[in-house]
Amino acid sequence: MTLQVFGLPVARGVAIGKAVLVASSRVDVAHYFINADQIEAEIGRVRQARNTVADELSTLKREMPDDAPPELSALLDVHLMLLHDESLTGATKQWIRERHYNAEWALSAQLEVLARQFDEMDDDYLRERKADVEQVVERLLRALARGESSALAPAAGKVVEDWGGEEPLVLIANDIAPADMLQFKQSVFKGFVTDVGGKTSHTAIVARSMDIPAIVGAREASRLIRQDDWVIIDGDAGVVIVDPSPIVLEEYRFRQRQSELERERLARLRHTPAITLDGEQVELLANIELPQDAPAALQAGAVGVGLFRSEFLFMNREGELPGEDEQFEAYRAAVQAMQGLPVTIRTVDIGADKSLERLSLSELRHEHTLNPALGLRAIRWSLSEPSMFRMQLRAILRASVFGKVRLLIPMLAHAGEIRQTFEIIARAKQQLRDAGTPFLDVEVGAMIEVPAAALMIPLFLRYFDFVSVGTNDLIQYTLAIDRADESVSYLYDPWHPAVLRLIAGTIAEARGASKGVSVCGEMAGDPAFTPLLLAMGLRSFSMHPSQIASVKQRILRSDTSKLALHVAQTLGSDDPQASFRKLAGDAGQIH
Ligand SMILES: C=C(OP(=O)(O)O)C(=O)O
Repeated sequence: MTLQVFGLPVARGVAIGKAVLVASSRVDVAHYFINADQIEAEIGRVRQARNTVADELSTLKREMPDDAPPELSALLDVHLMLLHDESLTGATKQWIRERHYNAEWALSAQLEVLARQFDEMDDDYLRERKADVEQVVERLLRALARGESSALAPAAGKVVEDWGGEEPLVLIANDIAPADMLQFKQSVFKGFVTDVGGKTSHTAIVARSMDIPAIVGAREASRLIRQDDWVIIDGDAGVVIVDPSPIVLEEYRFRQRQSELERERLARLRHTPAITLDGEQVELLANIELPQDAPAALQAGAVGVGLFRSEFLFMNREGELPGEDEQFEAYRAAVQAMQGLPVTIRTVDIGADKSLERLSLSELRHEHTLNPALGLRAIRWSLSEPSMFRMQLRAILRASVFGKVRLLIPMLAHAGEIRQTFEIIARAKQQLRDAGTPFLDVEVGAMIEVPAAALMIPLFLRYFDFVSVGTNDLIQYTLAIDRADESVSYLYDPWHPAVLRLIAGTIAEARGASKGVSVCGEMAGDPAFTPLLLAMGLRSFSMHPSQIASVKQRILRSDTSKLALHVAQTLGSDDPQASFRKLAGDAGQIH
């Protein structure tokens, strides 16, 4: 029976494929496809792991002290029984044979299936046996990790691109942390859905950068959708259709072809300069997470990188944070890939939904806080770790010799933070000079993402060469809405008059002071906001490479001199969206 699940659309388009459920607790397990001639070896790994665990459990049982509670021994018997049950290891082997999953993935996929069956049981006792299966799987995964690794295993947790299968796959998960999302970047998945997350959560942002249809905040999706269900992901409407009828499927296949054609058409704009009807030149920059994203930025026609989220280099690491040389290599790679175009590197903006939890960072004072979005994050964290901060600054400055580097500081709000930041930059430069390491002078900019910064913009303009408006956080902090929390996502409103006034004020003041101003939050990549931002005087937009063409199309059809006439009235309205649509729409200025 067809079922529909609703969520928040975060990346446009239509994806049709078979569901692959990835348990959130298991996303750090390696997911990759094996070749047909690897199947027997992979099954051998499962067999080997099962033998190892059977030995472990038997030894535990044998060596159990006499005074141990009898339940313990009974529990070990249950675990041994589960271990040998066909529904666990037998079915795991089937995933390997039929779907070419690696052993770890196959095991976690089968755990998903079993956990669901247990959840649906009426009997409390049986329902509780789910924990036993989980424990056995945990042991098996540990045994697999200790045993011989697969010849095909890619670098930690990476998903290989080609699985040789015919059917397209879509990823369904309860939640995927932004860091884990990275491992799916180069993957086979044609679309994805998560139960949790807001439209501008970092998971959604990484998903958008993957340029595949995606929906977050779909609440029950991972419970309602089953492994191998056929699903349609409608990334425009935010709906997942499970087990669609042939007629619905046909309709969506048609829409899929249409959006592919549209995409091809837009791709032709790549070399067209972004100039409005009244001759205003607009700069379209790219947001990237890793140096590997730079070629896509060039390919999309970006004239530089407006935001390199350097914190993604700091995530997904089991050991230490990246050292100066490793960071330098990454920044240099991005700078060289951009072939002389500017690259704006933002210093680490960790915290909130971008945590470094996998590292043991207690010594870095990044512990759980009650309200992480308001805690020790971004520049606050950097200033609390001056040697780390200087190391990152040195690495960025060193990369300046290889192209045009700009430095961007996140989440400043206080004059004291600004002064401290410049002192540390000066110290990092001095250290490089003392060591005889070459670097060039770089422009330094501030993210305007805290309302206090937007309200105090003249102060920022005195210190900084340019400012970049981070609308994702600016909206979050202005409206007191956690951007990653789907339960309040209906209040996350970029059209709110308070938000628009802060943005308009920042743009106007920066232009008045002849300082560069851009917007690098998600609003910049949403064509629905392009006319209004142009009307406010914005001439520099930074967004995911995949969004550049549609924003450019809007720019080519806009007349800024006419649009600008509506700004005052729009900002004065208590419903700016309706107001601007009416004013500019009636005048035929929004296309
Ligand atoms: C660009 C922004 O930063 P991030 O999304 O990485 O927090 C923003 O807040 O708008």
